[in-house]
Amino acid sequence: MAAGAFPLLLGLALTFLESRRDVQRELDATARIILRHAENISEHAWRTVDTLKRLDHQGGGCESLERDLQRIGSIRTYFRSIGLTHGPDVFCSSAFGPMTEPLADVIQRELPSLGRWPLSVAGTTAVRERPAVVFADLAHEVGAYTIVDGQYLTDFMRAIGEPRGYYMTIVIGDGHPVSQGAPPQDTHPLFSPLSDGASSPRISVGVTAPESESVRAWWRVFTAFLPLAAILSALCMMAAAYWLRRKMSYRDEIRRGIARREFSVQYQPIYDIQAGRCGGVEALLRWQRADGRWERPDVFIAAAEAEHMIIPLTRHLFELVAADMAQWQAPRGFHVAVNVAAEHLQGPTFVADVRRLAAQIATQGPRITLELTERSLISDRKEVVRALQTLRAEGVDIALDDFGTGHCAMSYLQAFPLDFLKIDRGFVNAIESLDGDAPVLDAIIALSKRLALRTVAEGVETAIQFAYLKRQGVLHVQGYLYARPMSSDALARWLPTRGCEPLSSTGHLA
Ligand SMILES: Nc1nc2c(ncn2[C@@H]2O[C@@H]3COP(=O)(O)O[C@H]4[C@@H](O)[C@H](n5cnc6c(=O)[nH]c(N)nc65)O[C@@H]4COP(=O)(O)O[C@H]3[C@H]2O)c(=O)[nH]1
Repeated sequence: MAAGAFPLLLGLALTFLESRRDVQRELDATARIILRHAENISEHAWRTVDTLKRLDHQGGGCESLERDLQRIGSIRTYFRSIGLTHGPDVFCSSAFGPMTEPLADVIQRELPSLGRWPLSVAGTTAVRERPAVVFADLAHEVGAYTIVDGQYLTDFMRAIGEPRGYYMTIVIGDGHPVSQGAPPQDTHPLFSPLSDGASSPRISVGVTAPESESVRAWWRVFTAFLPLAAILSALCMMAAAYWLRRKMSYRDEIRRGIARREFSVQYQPIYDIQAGRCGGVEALLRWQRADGRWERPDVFIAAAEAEHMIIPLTRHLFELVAADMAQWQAPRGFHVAVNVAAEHLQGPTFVADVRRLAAQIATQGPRITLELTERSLISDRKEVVRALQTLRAEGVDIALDDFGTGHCAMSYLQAFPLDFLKIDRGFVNAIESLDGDAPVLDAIIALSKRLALRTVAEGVETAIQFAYLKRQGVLHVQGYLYARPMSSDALARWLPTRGCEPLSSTGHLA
């Protein structure tokens, strides 16, 4: 369920962000369109002002110009009135004819200055309740002005922004805002109103979208995403179910494999160079499925570790080893090495589990060697050291496996009670000839001598490797040169015959 909800929640968040961007883009586009429209009107108004200033003022009075003003005012769109001025005073208007009235009174506010300026105003004397925009070019001699009715701007804004509930304003010069729509209230915790704007040197436009617009945009984007979210949810749920089934089934399969006795143990002999005979074996777990397939040990061991099945599996290994050992006679001082995983080593049953194995094989007399990897020693040092010391005191040997491949190996050598150091086959592979150089291997051997640890070289495959290791004072070798892992029955036959023979320096059993 949680896996299925994930794409939906992610979709909610992403579509929310996308819809906010959408609204912002629309606001930006709307602000630009309004600005463009205001600029068009403004250009038109300035052209008219220039035309008025070019009229023939020879007579100096309004009478000769009044008709021209009325004609221009009526054939050109947008204008509430147009007029001519002397300094700051209107002396001729298209609406009232000859007059003498300060322009400031007409537009009901102070004039910015003489000269050329546009200004949005709340109203004029003729139409007080409706905003307007004044475009004036005032001079000490004759000047001119046009008054554009604000309705042209508000109508345009309504047409473009009303369907979305936008609140829009245009401010021209430092004038009064010409607005359309109701200012949005910020009450929603998620969808606060969004704003955008556009401006040119004298005109600035602001557009604000209400919360409802954000909600609407989000719903639109989300419903478009919904089919994809449904498919993703279904896929996630299927993947999670598959993963759970695999996880459950692998755990179940190991459990079933134990119950059906699909696991067995192979034993790989370890050669004792000083004694000139087999000194012990490493127990290696094997899994043959009911259909005959063999699982690779590195794969199923890693899976058992990952799925917390390694402890029951190792206990099962101990039982199999105990049962196998009852079938063959091991010589005195013979070692049986078993691999122990970190989880088991750090678990509360570890000491008891090893003691049980020791008790089961006590009559056959071999020593148990626990093979630990550097990885398994990483945490819980004190507990692990205590457990190992307890078992060591009871006759169990401790080997550090795959030495040199993990982390912090050097500190482990001092911190943990160890008897054997197993040199990883990677270092053994480095031996190419008897006279050649294997500096890391030599250093490991020298180090283990200094620490009074017995060495076991793993993965010895050639006579040259064997001779080199023997010359360097390595005490035990394990590898295909001496013997491959074999079944318990094969080992029972092998031990009294080949197991008692020395390995010659040519790598052949005598
Ligand atoms: N190329 C080459 N390989 C050689 C040679 N001699 C021995 N080997 C292989 O090297 C591995 C030695 O075991 P490991 O280092 O403990 O490495 C073991 C060990 O870490 C783990 N493993 C096996 N059985 C158990 C078990 O019962 N419990 C736990 N925890 N791990 C196990 O699986 C790993 C792989 O086991 P295997 O496949 O049996 O592989 C074995 C063995 O078959 C050689 O001359 N050349």
